[in-house]
Amino acid sequence: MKETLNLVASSKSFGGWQQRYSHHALSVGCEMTFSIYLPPAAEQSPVPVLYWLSGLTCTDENFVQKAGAQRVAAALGIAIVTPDTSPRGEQVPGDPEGAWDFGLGAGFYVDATEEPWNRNYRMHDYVVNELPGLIEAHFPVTKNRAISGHSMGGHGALVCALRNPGRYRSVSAFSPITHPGDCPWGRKAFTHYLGTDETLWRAWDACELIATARERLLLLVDQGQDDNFLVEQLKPEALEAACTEAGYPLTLRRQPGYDHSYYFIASFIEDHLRHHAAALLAD
Ligand SMILES: N[C@@H](CCC(=O)N[C@@H](CSC=O)C(=O)NCC(=O)O)C(=O)O
Repeated sequence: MKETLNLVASSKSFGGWQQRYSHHALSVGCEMTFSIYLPPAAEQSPVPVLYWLSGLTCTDENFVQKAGAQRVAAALGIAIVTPDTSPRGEQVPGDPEGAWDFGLGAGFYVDATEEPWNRNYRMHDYVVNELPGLIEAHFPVTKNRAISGHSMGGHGALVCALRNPGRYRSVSAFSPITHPGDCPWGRKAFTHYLGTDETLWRAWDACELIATARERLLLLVDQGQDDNFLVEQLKPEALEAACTEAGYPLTLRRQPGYDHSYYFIASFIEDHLRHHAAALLAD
């Protein structure tokens, strides 16, 4: 039996539909909300799907409202699904001090193993398994999937692709947290979600996973050179070194003058959509 989806909002956009749904998610044990853009081509035949993972403090709506992706997605015939960035609800624990870089809005796309986080913070399972199953059961889409994201979501996109060979046809990221085991945001999150044994963190860190990757997807990364988080949190040079060492195909574009914001994402989202379309629409 299909899980129930509740339509929250629906607006016509570039001939397609930008919609928002809520549903009860088994993997994270709470009500979740996601957005989906369905291009006009979906009214004729099933279309491939790009999953977009957003960053710290975001909901499913930041990308939808700020990235300006609908025009090109409509032209290319690609659906875009944007999940929330963490479980939500009164029963879901957040950062004890109310910080914005952990807990609510900061699920880090891992499957937590530590109490109390392991009850709800299973965002990897949600994004990789439950949500695509739901999307493919309810909407006119194919099983051709791509994944991208920003910052914490860039880390999430890289890790989802690297941990699940065969599941995605392409991957890209904007300003990803490349090496969460070696930056303050990642170390705080991993300590809480995964515990203090840092050897267990490697399975959730792109720079570690690249070394043993069984699949070689062309990886496109854009990084603003005037990003406030560049040096302390993002460390593109660590990803570059890991890819060079492993012979993994990376196109890392350092973009002068751009910061960490959605103005940066909006400036280059078309390139990423075309990068994904090349893989998603190939036979
Ligand atoms: N609230 C913080 C800023 C948080 C922030 O910059 N979030 C980024 C993602 S950071 C890495 O994951 C973001 O995407 N914000 C949403 C947006 O719409 O810009 C602060 O006050 O500094």
